[in-house]
Amino acid sequence: MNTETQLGAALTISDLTVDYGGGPVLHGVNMDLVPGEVVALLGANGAGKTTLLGALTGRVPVSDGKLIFDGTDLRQLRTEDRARLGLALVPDGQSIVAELTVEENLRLGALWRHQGHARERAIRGIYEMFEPLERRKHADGHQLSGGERQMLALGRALIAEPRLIALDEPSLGLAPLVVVQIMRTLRATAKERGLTVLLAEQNVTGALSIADRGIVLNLGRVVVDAEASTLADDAALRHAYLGF
Ligand SMILES: Nc1ncnc2c1ncn2[C@@H]1O[C@H](COP(=O)(O)OP(=O)(O)OP(=O)(O)O)[C@@H](O)[C@H]1O
Repeated sequence: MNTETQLGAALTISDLTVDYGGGPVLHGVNMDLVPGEVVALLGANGAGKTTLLGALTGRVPVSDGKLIFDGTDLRQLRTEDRARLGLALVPDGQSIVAELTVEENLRLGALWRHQGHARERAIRGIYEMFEPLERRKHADGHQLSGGERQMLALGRALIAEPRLIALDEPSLGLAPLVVVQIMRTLRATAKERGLTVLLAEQNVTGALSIADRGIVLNLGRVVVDAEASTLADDAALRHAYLGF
């Protein structure tokens, strides 16, 4: 892994509106992420978290608004070009290639970022981050446990050294101990590299335990934007917007 500290990207989302055809599902959403910040994106099923991440990466068409990634207007760019700028998405469902081994998946993730020895070093860096992956490096993707698959999906995104990583429910279906391990590694890596993180989660407690800030979406609108500790400690706020 490149040991140089990288600068995370800033992201400004202004008046973002998305309409799949049946009326808006995001209604003029605004948020600002500063470089190196870990932000939890929270909200009930259907609040619009996946839609927002899709708009960011270009998988979902935007009806209106601006998406500015370190001064660049993302809406002008195709998904691949957004990735080249340093925007990575780890989608819900753990996007790995099931027919390839763990190591082949990592090699694929590193393809255009690292060559030769640097690629091998980068792969070793991921194994240091997620030890279970090294033990399973010759196993095919479809032989992995849910936790190992999630580690691989995250490792595959991180190996390309993104400047902002967006994750869609990385804890979904995983055992609590694995969630803790993945969340801690994510926070440590983000802070070590200065990586900006946008973490969409239903697991509010897990997400707030590693986030600097929490943003709550409700029916396509931002209803809370607060420090993670404030959101975690304020029972009335939690009860009103997060249902517990
Ligand atoms: N491809 C689509 N076509 C039409 N409507 C969609 C599409 N994808 C999502 N929606 C609608 O947009 C709204 C927001 O959905 P979205 O998946 O973004 O929410 P979410 O917060 O990620 O929820 P979950 O936690 O359940 O994944 C929902 O009402 C959903 O039904």
